[in-house]
Amino acid sequence: MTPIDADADANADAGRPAPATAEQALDEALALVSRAAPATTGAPGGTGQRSVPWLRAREIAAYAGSGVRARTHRASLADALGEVLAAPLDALTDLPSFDTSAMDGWAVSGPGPWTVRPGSGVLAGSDRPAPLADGQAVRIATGARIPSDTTAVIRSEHCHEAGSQLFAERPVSTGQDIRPRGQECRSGDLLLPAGSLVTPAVLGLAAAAGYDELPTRRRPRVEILVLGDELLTEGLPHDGLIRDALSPMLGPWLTRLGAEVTGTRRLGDDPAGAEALFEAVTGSEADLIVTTGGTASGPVDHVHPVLQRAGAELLVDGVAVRPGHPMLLARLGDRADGRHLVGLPGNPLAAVSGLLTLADPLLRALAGRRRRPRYTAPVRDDVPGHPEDTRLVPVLLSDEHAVPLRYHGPAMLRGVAAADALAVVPPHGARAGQDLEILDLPWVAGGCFT
Ligand SMILES: Nc1nc2c(c(=O)[nH]1)N[C@H]1C(S)=C(S)[C@@H](COP(=O)(O)OP(=O)(O)OC[C@H]3O[C@@H](n4cnc5c(N)ncnc54)[C@H](O)[C@@H]3O)O[C@H]1N2
Ligand code: MOO
Repeated sequence: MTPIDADADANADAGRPAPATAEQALDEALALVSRAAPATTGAPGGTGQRSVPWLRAREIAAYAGSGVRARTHRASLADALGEVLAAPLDALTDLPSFDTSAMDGWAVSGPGPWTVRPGSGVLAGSDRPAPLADGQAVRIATGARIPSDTTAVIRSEHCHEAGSQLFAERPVSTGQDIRPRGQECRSGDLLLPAGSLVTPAVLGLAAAAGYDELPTRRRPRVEILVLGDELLTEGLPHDGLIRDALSPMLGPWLTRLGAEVTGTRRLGDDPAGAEALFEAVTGSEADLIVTTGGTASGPVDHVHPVLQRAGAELLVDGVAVRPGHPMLLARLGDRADGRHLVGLPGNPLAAVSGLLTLADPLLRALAGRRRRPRYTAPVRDDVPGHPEDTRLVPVLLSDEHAVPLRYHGPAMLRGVAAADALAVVPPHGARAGQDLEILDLPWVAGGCFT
């Protein structure tokens, strides 16, 4: 009988054999989306005069978030995961908090051979054991308290008993296999500075150091407003209507970027929709409103007029990037108040571009998180460029290369759904082997713990 491998089963369901190796799995994924990509030069039309360079747009977004007054709270360890420490993490205890055996074996006092103390040994979690007399040995478990006057711990495999005597089989040095109290830290020692991301490892350290809750910055609250009359929430597209691809995608994506998503609402292109947008812009409790659609200059594109009416300050109004060039960032209150709006274009891959270009650096700064180190990878194939603008192109990452994927048009999600990252292609394109900056998708690396 052969056990059923869940992955193989899933592939069998699809009528295909399971890939034998990771390399083969990569090839299969590539086969779906990376055959000789047709040359793409971005959407027609030049970048508007207001567009800022792509890198500058990211810097503006990060700066906008950095001046905001932090909202802090005390979170249980479980809730603190993925947040940022609002205060330094100081040890509340010595670690270890008592002298501890590092091994299962024998605690001995003085030179051997030793007389075995009758009775049961010392176990982890047991209270203070009786002191050892000179020449005595007692059985001890890893993590147990060291009896006072112990000079060493001998591992069980390095000694033997004969009658009531214990004999070492190799030289014994004073203090061996004893973890002294305070070896890792003393009570009050700084373990981590304020601003550290609370990772699973930090939760473990905080628990060991005596914490039940942690002072952290709250996650930025994000409200999502999806604009458009043409959007269906279920079933197949029909009669000129299409499925809303952004509502299912943006909430989880923004959560992965460290946000607390307070809700997703759909607004129509009619005056009532514009009014609801105005009310959100002026009255939402969220730190960040993310809109989709309506950023261009079509007859029912409300975002600019509403921002103008609300007296919002446009920090970014168009970015020299394809797809996504109509994306925008506005400040809704004063700088310290920190309410912002990111307007994502309606085309789904353009919206992804706006998430990575504006929402990611803004949210990172609002959450108090450090910038991710930037990195490059050599691209496997030539990648056509836009004459003036940066391009963001979905790629799969192999051990050697970033492999550009097909189906990277502004209205397509097929490429990015198969991708690990987006590669940043400079104006005029890149040659095979050229190093390109890589923007990891948040679930691939460095994502938030949510
Ligand atoms: N005269 C110009 N027209 C357009 C320009 C331009 O520079 N001059 N830019 C084009 C580019 S590039 C983009 S991107 C779009 C941006 O448009 P909007 O942000 O105003 O978005 P919409 O017009 O509402 O929608 C664009 C497109 O995306 C579809 N869409 C919208 N929301 C969703 C959704 N939730 N799920 C799936 N698809 C969605 C919508 O049906 C449209 O097809 O403007 C160009 N026009
Ligand atoms: O460049 Mo638009 O932003 O085509 O999708």
